[in-house]
Amino acid sequence: MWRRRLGALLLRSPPSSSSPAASSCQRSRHHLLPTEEPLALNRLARLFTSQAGSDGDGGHSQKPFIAFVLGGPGSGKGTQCTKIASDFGFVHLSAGDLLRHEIASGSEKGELILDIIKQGRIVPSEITVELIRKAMEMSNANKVLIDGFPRCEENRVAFERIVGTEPDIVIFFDCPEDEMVKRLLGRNQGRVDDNIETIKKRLKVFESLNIPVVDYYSSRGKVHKINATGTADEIFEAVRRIFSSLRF
Ligand SMILES: Nc1ncnc2c1ncn2[C@@H]1O[C@H](COP(=O)(O)OP(=O)(O)O)[C@@H](O)[C@H]1O
Ligand SMILES: Nc1ccn([C@@H]2O[C@H](COP(=O)(O)OP(=O)(O)O)[C@@H](O)[C@H]2O)c(=O)n1
Ligand SMILES: [Mg+2]
Repeated sequence: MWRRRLGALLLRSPPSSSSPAASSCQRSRHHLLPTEEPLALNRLARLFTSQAGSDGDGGHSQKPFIAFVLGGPGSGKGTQCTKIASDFGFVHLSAGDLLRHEIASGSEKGELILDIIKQGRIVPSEITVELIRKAMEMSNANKVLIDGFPRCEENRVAFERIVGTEPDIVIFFDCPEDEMVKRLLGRNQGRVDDNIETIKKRLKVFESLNIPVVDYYSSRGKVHKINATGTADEIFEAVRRIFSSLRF
């Protein structure tokens, strides 16, 4: 089963040591949190061991269908994911929501995440991937939307290494900057990063770090680019055409 392959991959992962203080995508080389990585490895090693030979555990024995949903801040990822989840039976996992949930838990890790989000920077990949991996595991879904991830090359590589798989498709919402800024300033959800100063930083991070990820998946023929201007319903018509043509 795919989780067994995942366990095997993890058991081959090399150990590492470096500081948790800096955000991985802003650094030039890969880094792993010294305490996080062995923890993740141990947990997954256990998973690997306990599930060997137990396909009848009620869980999905096949790799879930995974769609990464990308686009600049305010491009409408969350809005469209809600519609896709409801019409096509996907579980919607928002990387940003998982990180905000960790902040709300009051954990020490949450303090680090809050600091990075306030600056519009990218949280160390191992933290985000571990939250996504756990959420995927808990949902036990066979169709998953991963919204707002991967935000940078390191996110992408960490997902492939830790979860042990690649997305089946990548949806990219293409939206002009002025429209994204207008939407974010009107979002009104009390977010610490929806202010003009942080929005400018997020847009820069999007251009320099997230667009290369979209380009990477484009070169592998996985990207469906959608014009994200117009009403949410108009955009969803284009989204619907893509999802209706898929065979999950
Ligand atoms: N097509 C649209 N036209 C106008 N406003 C939109 C549209 N889609 C979403 N919004 C609004 O813009 C804001 C950002 O949308 P959201 O889905 O949270 O984007 P993202 O997850 O990409 O940041 C929200 O307030 C949302 O209600
Ligand atoms: N993969 C991710 C996703 C979000 N984040 C952080 O969380 C913030 C909010 O992400 P989000 O996806 O909720 O934001 P929107 O694009 O939906 O506005 C980002 O600006 C990053 O600081 C991250 O570090 N890594
Ligand atoms: Mg969002």
